[in-house]
Amino acid sequence: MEETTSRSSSKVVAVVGGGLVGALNACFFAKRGFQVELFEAREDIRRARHMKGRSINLALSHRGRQALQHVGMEEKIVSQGIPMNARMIHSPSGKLSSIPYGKKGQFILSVDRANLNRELLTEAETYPNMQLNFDHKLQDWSAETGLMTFARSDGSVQEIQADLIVGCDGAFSAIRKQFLRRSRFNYSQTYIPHGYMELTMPPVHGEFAMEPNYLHIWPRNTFMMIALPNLDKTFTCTLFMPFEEFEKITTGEEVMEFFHRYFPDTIPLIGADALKRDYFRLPAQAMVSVKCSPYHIGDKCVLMGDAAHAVVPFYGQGMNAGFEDCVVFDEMMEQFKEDLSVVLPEYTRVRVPDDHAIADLAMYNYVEMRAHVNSRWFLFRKLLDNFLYAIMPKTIIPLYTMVTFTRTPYHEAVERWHWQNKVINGGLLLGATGAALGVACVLIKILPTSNKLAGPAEKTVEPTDGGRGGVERHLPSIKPVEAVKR
Ligand SMILES: Cc1cc2nc3c(=O)[nH]c(=O)nc-3n(C[C@H](O)[C@H](O)[C@H](O)COP(=O)(O)OP(=O)(O)OC[C@H]3O[C@@H](n4cnc5c(N)ncnc54)[C@H](O)[C@@H]3O)c2cc1C
Ligand SMILES: COc1ccc2c(c1)CN(c1nc(C(=O)N(C)c3cc(Cl)c(F)cc3C(=O)O)c(Cl)s1)C2
Repeated sequence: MEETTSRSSSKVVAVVGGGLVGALNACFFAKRGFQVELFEAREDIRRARHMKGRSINLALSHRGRQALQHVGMEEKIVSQGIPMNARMIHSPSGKLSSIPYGKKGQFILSVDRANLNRELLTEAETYPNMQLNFDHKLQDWSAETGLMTFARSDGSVQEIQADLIVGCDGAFSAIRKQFLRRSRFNYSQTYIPHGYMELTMPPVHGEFAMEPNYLHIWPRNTFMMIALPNLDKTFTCTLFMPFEEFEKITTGEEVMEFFHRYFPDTIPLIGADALKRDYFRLPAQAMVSVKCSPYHIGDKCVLMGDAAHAVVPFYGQGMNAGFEDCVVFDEMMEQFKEDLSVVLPEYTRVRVPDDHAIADLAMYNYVEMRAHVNSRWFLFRKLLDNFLYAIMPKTIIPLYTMVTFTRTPYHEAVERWHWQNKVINGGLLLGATGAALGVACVLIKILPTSNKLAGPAEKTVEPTDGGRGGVERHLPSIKPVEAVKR
């Protein structure tokens, strides 16, 4: 447990939502000395056996690690994660190609969601100024009075007052409902046509079935699967596919046909029987993207995590962005001496552009991956990124590097990416032009030329290709033009 400061012990902060962001945020506020009341609709997951309906593991990267470091949790969480140094691309033929995430020592971590949530709740509980309230589902609250109404599973209702309400209650936030009733509150949500389903790849003879320190990817344009390793030597495979495709597969045989066609190398590793069984265990889950602004109401309430910005998972940044929300808010609390009337509007001003940028990036990557990313293209793009980064490390930084391995504000990373694309495209254009000119000069030198002025631009050149009709038959003959007599 960290030391708390004494400045804010009089004020009560209610954190609504005890998921990943709420549990971490409770630590941030408790560390500052606030009296923190965390309210979570579910039972204490440390007593529940299994959390259904969420991704089982997640990729933790720099932004999330920095947040954990602020509350002294980074080492513990990293020690319980599995480093993924590179992507392993699986081609349809089963060919494997690995692409490192960055320089040596640059890796992301596969962490177990439920374990991370448990560890954060346990850390929160170590603060003497912390109260965890499970089985408290927020029904309503007032922005004017700060009064919240919670329903309990026994049917009772509890009313609680707070000086600051922090909405960390996820993509379908009840706290955000009040925002929707207010003028000038912007809100958008998009469900994508793809769903996801998780399948487990068991160990083989007690060992990982595939190389463990990789994020395994099977990019198949419309379909994609990825696999992240777990400490129990299983892999959690996440299959992404349009719901209409999921719905077409209704029998075990159809599951096998599908996997034989798109992911043949995974069949012996997941197991045919397990595939046919697990495919029908849970329905495919939906993915929603939520953007809103402002994130605050007066000096009374602020939204963080998925409650403020749910993103599609195609950058592995949702939790990392939510964790970074906590750091940014805390840095502002320090900067403005916990004056909430200044911190809350400043938090909206700074954080909305960044969270909207990562939401757009994740959606862009989804569209990209779905449109034309197969294993060859994915390999080419990542190798090109890494090559350009290696030869011009200060000029060309891959977008995923800025997103995953730095705390470059997301919107600045996007701006730089656009600028870099202009440089690269400009460079490629210049290169192509130079190459064309070079070819032209060579052709001028080697092609036979007549001594009269150029005839019509087009001139059929006698076939030199043995009559195969090669392209050279219609090359325009480029003739030196006689200098104009003055
Ligand atoms: C398939 C998939 C893969 C993902 N992979 C990654 C990844 O690799 N890396 C990454 O960074 N992110 C990833 N994410 C995103 C990540 O899961 C979310 O961004 C993260 O869980 C958000 O945390 P949160 O605490 O804001 O919301 P949640 O995790 O949704 O927690 C909200 C909490 O609030 C509680 N709650 C809800 N309503 C109420 C109420 N009315 N009263 C009280 N409590 C309430 C809920 O019970 C829950 O505990 C992935 C998401 C998906 C779907
Ligand atoms: C548990 O469920 C999930 C679901 C999706 C993801 C994760 C965990 C973790 N994800 C990460 N994505 C990046 C990334 O930057 N990009 C561009 C990628 C984007 C996609 Cl879709 C991909 F397949 C590989 C990369 C890659 O580069 O490896 C990381 Cl870096 S980690 C996506």
